[in-house]
Amino acid sequence: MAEAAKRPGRAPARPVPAAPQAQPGGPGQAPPLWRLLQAAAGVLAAVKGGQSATAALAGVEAGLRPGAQALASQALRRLGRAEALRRLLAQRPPPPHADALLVLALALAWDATEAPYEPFTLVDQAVEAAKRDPRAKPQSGFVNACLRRFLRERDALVAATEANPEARWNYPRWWLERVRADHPQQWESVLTAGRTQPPMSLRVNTRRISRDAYLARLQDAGMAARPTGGQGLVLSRPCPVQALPGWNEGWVSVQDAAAQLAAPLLLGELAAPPGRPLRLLDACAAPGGKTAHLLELADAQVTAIELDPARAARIGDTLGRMGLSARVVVADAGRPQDWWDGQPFDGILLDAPCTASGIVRRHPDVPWLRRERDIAQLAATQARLLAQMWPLLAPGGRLVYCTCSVFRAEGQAQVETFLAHNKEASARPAPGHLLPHSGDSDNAPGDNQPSDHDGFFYALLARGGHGARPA
Ligand SMILES: C[S@@+](CC[C@H](N)C(=O)[O-])C[C@H]1O[C@@H](n2cnc3c(N)ncnc32)[C@H](O)[C@@H]1O
Repeated sequence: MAEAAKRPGRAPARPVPAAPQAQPGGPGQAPPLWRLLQAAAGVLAAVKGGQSATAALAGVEAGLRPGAQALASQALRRLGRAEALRRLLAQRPPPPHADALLVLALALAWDATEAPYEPFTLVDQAVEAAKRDPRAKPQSGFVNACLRRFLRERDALVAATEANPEARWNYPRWWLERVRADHPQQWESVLTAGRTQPPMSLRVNTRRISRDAYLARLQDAGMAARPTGGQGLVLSRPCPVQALPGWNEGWVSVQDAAAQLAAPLLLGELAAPPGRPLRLLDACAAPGGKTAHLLELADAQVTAIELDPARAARIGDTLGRMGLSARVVVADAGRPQDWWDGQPFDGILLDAPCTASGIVRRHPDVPWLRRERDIAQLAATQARLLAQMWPLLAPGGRLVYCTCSVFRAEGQAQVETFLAHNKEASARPAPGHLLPHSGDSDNAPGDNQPSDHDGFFYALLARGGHGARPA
């Protein structure tokens, strides 16, 4: 990086963790770092403006996207600290584009041990990025002054932010207080796990190949992996999906280990009635990961409902690659009069829309996009959907209610309220709040449970008492 620092404006972009080298300038030529910083700052500015990082990245030039994504993700995991530092350096923030570059550089450079580039290179290139962006150019001198002061006084400035919980934990204050209230024993590990880089987890389509056989294929391809849960594998290093053996043939899907618990939980207490396959409903189905898992494990007739037409199209893509089929309907699951034929379902999966507070490690923009009031609003939607799905369940049937949230209002509290008002519903054994966990098998939740997974909530509800339809 010393070479890069001598030539401001042309520092080659060294790939940051998990970011493939981008080469928009032609074969063998890496983009200059200032261009990646501009693109990543654009993502930060979009998130601050309320747009998801995924949507913002879709607008980034393809050759810059992997590097910009890696830098933006790393910065979002350090945004609380970076904003606290910026407040010390500039009482009034500069206009949004300059501010995004300033905050991005602080987020990436404040901890030299984790910085993807030498801090002085990041500062140098952030200033270059400001000079080359007409929207930030008028403030480039200001950005330069703030960042040079930051380099000179870094230790003192960082120490001055240490008492600020947002800087210390890198979450909005309401978020960390909510996690602490909901999980008084585990709140620190929940918050810490949310700031880690998640592994790439796979689900083997055991209709096509056994997990052991697939593991051997991976090893033949030089890819290390370890088993997780019933059908899962965790790759030691992420890779493009096209590099996975049998990807086009539908041997495998990408799915977090916690999400892989839904289908076995629903099917575990269900047996097909004599003379017909199981009738299953996946009430909130896109992009179809759990729909496919249900069909991989059971010979079932699955109805997949999805409100968003663009997302519904992805269910067809998912199932098509796996060679599976379901009845996919674009509709509001909560309006069964629009799509239900009146025949009760043996099993219902309600993977309800939620705050996504359990998948922060995969979507580090989520804490910065959400507002505290979203929890109550989403909990109301979940309660409505749960109440509307319940009458569609056959007596003796099972309903899995799940969310990828760590908040109790979207999990345990939701289900307790439902059970209190539905006397024919009873709770069956289920994981409950599965808190996010990164790393090895320490503190794994139990036998055959994943050890590195996102946060999820699972409840299994039986209609008409325990074991009405034993598997
Ligand atoms: C958590 S995601 C589902 C993920 C999916 N089960 C999977 O595993 O791939 C929730 C989905 O529910 C959809 N959704 C939200 N409200 C809905 C409604 N009233 N009816 C049907 N789908 C809805 C959202 O568009 C979103 O795609």
